[in-house]
Amino acid sequence: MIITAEGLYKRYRNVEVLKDVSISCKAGQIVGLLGKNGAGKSTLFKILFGLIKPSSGNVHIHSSRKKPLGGIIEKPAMYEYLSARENLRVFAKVQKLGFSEADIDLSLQKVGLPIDRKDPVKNFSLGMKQRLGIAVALLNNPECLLLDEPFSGLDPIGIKAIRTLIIDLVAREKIGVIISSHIIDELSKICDVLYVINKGAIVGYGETQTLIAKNTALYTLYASGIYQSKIIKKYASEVKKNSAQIKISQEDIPQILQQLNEEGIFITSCVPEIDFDQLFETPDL
Ligand SMILES: Nc1ncnc2c1ncn2[C@@H]1O[C@H](COP(=O)(O)OP(=O)(O)OP(=O)(O)O)[C@@H](O)[C@H]1O
Repeated sequence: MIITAEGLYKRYRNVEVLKDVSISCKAGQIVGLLGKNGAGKSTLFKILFGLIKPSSGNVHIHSSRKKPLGGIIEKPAMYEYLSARENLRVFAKVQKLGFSEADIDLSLQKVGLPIDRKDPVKNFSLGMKQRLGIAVALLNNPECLLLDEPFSGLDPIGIKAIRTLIIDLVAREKIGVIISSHIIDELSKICDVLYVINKGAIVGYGETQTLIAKNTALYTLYASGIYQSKIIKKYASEVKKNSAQIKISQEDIPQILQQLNEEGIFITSCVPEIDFDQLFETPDL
């Protein structure tokens, strides 16, 4: 493990915003922290970074690197009137990193930003600003990146691009990443494991697909003419011409797909409908 937090509590004027939170991340792992607005995600990140102290509990860092953690909390902070290169120069200088222009080229290339753009960052798209934020976070060569809502405000193509960047970075740099979000779709496509935080407490944890399967009882199947199927009527709660919502467990899916195939109905997609009340309320640990 690079970072392990155990039994964290945080109180603000007698209000407990974190309750017995434990979380860890190892090299090569992408960890998701899923929680609604106000669940305590940013507070947890600030504690992991050492920006605020927990009321009780401990954070252990196991890394040989000089600055083991890097990241973005809330929004990437940068100088809007400077170019990407100038921003990196300033942040490297403040941290006394002695970066050459070639090092800055490398930092820009690492996150897929052009090395020749000279205009101010205020002209950048949100996705480019996120990339620059990640480049700043990587300056110290950290072993673990903490990214607070890195997909916030991005369109689906921007989300996919940042997702690809994070996956590439983990593979190339052998780092661990903890990502927070309130949207499960954003995390499910990228995270190896998920922690679910609700009202300051971890209410669920597991390998991402297992956790999703555990909290899914309904699936929507799409196929041309599915309403004609005999087998689907046994399970369906809602059938339309080309889609059917069925109540089954994940293990039964292959058998139903095979039966539909035998009926000459070919499924084009199978979408799990997560039970969010269950996901956020049921202790899964
Ligand atoms: N300095 C503070 N003083 C008092 N209460 C605070 C303070 N910082 C955070 N809180 C409260 O702690 C709770 C958790 O806030 P936090 O920002 O960690 O949640 P979050 O999950 O990051 O939410 P969001 O997704 O909206 O950013 C909220 O109820 C918030 O109002």
